[in-house]
Amino acid sequence: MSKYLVTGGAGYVGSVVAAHLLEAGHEVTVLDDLSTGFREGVPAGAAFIEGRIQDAARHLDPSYEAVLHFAASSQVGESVTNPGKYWENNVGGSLALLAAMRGAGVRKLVFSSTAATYGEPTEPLLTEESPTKPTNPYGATKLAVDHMITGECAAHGVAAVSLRYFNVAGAYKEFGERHDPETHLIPLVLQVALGEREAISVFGEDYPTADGTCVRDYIHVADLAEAHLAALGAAVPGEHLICNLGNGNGFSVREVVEAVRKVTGKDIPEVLAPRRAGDPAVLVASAENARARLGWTPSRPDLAGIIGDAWEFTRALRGV
Ligand SMILES: NC(=O)c1ccc[n+]([C@@H]2O[C@H](COP(=O)([O-])OP(=O)(O)OC[C@H]3O[C@@H](n4cnc5c(N)ncnc54)[C@H](O)[C@@H]3O)[C@@H](O)[C@H]2O)c1
Ligand SMILES: O=c1ccn([C@@H]2O[C@H](COP(=O)(O)OP(=O)(O)O[C@H]3O[C@H](CO)[C@H](O)[C@H](O)[C@H]3O)[C@@H](O)[C@H]2O)c(=O)[nH]1
Repeated sequence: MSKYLVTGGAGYVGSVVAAHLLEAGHEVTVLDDLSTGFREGVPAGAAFIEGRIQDAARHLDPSYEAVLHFAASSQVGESVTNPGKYWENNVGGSLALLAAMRGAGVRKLVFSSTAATYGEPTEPLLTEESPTKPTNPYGATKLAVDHMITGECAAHGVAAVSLRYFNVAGAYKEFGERHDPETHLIPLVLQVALGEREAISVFGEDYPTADGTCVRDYIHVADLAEAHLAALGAAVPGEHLICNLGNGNGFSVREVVEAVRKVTGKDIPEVLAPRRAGDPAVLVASAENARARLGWTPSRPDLAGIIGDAWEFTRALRGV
């Protein structure tokens, strides 16, 4: 049994990973400022500190085996209109967290990186060697943190793994996606299915894809959680390992909307809207490195299954 600090553990992905750590018998402390997370998202059994990663030095001590770092601002659109917030919170916050780890002698880190570090792909499947040219400030700040971590590993022998998530979706037990405002496609389409929105806006149909809408690789949040536990075991002192996490299959916006119609049995009206700034046309992962280095294989790749779990979570949350 080990003790872990989970930053951002009141948020979507962090809460699911914290629940998995507790189920594996570990001790978990969540550090979260509740800026986008929820107190109820912190799993029972985890200690909770309401605070910012910028102040992590107050909370870290040598009893922690590792930090799992989810806390961030993570809306692509907002990062385009308010980039300063992203540099301050994601880069400034991570810099303070790394300094706190150094001060406390905590030498293992798993970081939530993103497919947005790559930008517009030059090849069908993105590998960790693909060029990193982010198309929005959110991706740029996450890439900057990745570079920061590489230096920390080389200089101070930290064992770190950056997991580059593609599009996280689905739910696990009572933990799921409940951002406010919601910007992610699947929860928005589910809101239409519930009658809470009139229609789903399709952001552009003139992309160079089969149906003209953007293609993404949707990965189940529970598969993602399993990769974090594997990363804790695979981290090597002095090395910064970077792994993409996706299924290797792309689905277009229209395919996702159609899949939600099938899963929910509801009519889902669509309206065409302009392209969203900073959106690449296609983002699909090669997860070969995660397979090879973490021994990780996603076991829930079916899009209908991912949507079905999100649907069940959303209805339970609304009590319908
Ligand atoms: N959801 C996705 O599709 C996706 C894809 C790629 C990467 N990521 C990354 O995964 C991580 C988790 O994403 P999520 O969807 O769970 O987001 P989320 O907004 O649900 O969770 C982030 C949590 O961090 C907290 N937080 C933010 N800034 C903080 C700070 N300075 N100090 C303390 N707590 C702070 C928030 O209150 C929230 O609980 C983020 O780093 C995000 O960039 C998410
Ligand atoms: O109402 C909507 C919402 C989204 N989309 C489209 O659906 C696709 C998926 O959009 P999401 O907002 O669900 O996800 P993103 O691909 O923009 O972003 C996700 O993946 C990124 C990596 O590319 C980041 O990591 C980010 O944190 C994570 O949310 C995009 O093409 C978007 O344009 C719509 O058409 N209508």
